Amino acid sequence: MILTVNLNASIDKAYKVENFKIGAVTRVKEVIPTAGGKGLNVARVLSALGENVNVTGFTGGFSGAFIEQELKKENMPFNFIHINGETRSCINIIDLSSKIHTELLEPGPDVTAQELDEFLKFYTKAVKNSDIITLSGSAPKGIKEDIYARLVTIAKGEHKKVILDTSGKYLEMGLASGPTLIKPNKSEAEALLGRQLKDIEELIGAAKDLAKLGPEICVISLGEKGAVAASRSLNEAYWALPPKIQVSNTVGCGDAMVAGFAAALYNNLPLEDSLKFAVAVSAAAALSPITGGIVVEEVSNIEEKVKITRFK
Ligand SMILES: Nc1ncnc2c1ncn2[C@@H]1O[C@H](COP(=O)(O)OP(=O)(O)O)[C@@H](O)[C@H]1O
Ligand SMILES: O=P(O)(O)OC[C@H]1O[C@](O)(COP(=O)(O)O)[C@@H](O)[C@@H]1O
Repeated sequence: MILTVNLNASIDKAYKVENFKIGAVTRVKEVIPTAGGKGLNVARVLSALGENVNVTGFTGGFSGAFIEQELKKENMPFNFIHINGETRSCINIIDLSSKIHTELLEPGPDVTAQELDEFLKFYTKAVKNSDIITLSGSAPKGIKEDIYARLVTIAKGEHKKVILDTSGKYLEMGLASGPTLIKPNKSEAEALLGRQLKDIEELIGAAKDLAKLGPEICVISLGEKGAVAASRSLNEAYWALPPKIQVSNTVGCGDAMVAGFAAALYNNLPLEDSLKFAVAVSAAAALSPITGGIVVEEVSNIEEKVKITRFK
């Protein structure tokens, strides 16, 4: 069983527009709303890959009810703590003319100390019945920046493997508590290390440096250039490059990559195979027009074409 934590759920709205201009009125041609937030996208991809999954976090108000209704339609098991605040929306403006995507991410509702306590009690119990835990995304207002450090510590206390995919202070504090794997993208890695990463050699060096700060494995995702990975214990590092694909929607690709690594950890794959699989899963997510969706039939085709380079 894989437990995916989605503290800051969201209705992800993909707005398809033509010639989007800042400062002008734009009429939206098509709206695609999905039950989202990073942890939920991870769960959806894991489920498509045939893994047993349960999602937890907070939901509230009409948006929270919409999310739960959508998850029921998908037969996705969930246990959300219900809060007084209203679950947020995140907007992805897809300009069909320029092919440029622009994301607007709301901060999320207020969570009270009592609601957080209720979640921590549920999480502590659920961790015991899970093999792998994924912790993804930002946290709603009212939750301190050490939240992921606390959640990682609880999971490690039960000797469970835990993936942390967040950013800023949440990541900085969370990585020091020693998660199994972190997955910053290039700009998140640059922000963490306070330096620009110009080429693959520098990115490999960065993954090694980040792995020294707490996690066993550091993966830095690089969009169409794939991802680099370094492990602290095995002293090995890899770059996996996916083939060129027909991109449809890249929002949620990072979440699909986390799902790929969670499935790989569950199946005890070596790092090189895990990276190859996770890159193929995330590239297959870029093929799907649905935010957080995946064209699962394409995973093995893509995996055969992923090019791996090994570094010392
Ligand atoms: N255009 C693309 N072509 C192929 N694979 C992609 C593309 N964009 C993203 N991916 C895959 O998705 C992964 C995560 O994407 P990335 O944009 O780096 O992360 P995030 O969504 O977290 O910012 C990449 O490492 C890559 O494997
Ligand atoms: O929790 P955060 O960091 O605010 O991010 C929320 C957004 O991230 C997403 O999960 C997409 O993330 P990725 O593109 O990084 O995979 C959206 O579905 C959601 O709107």
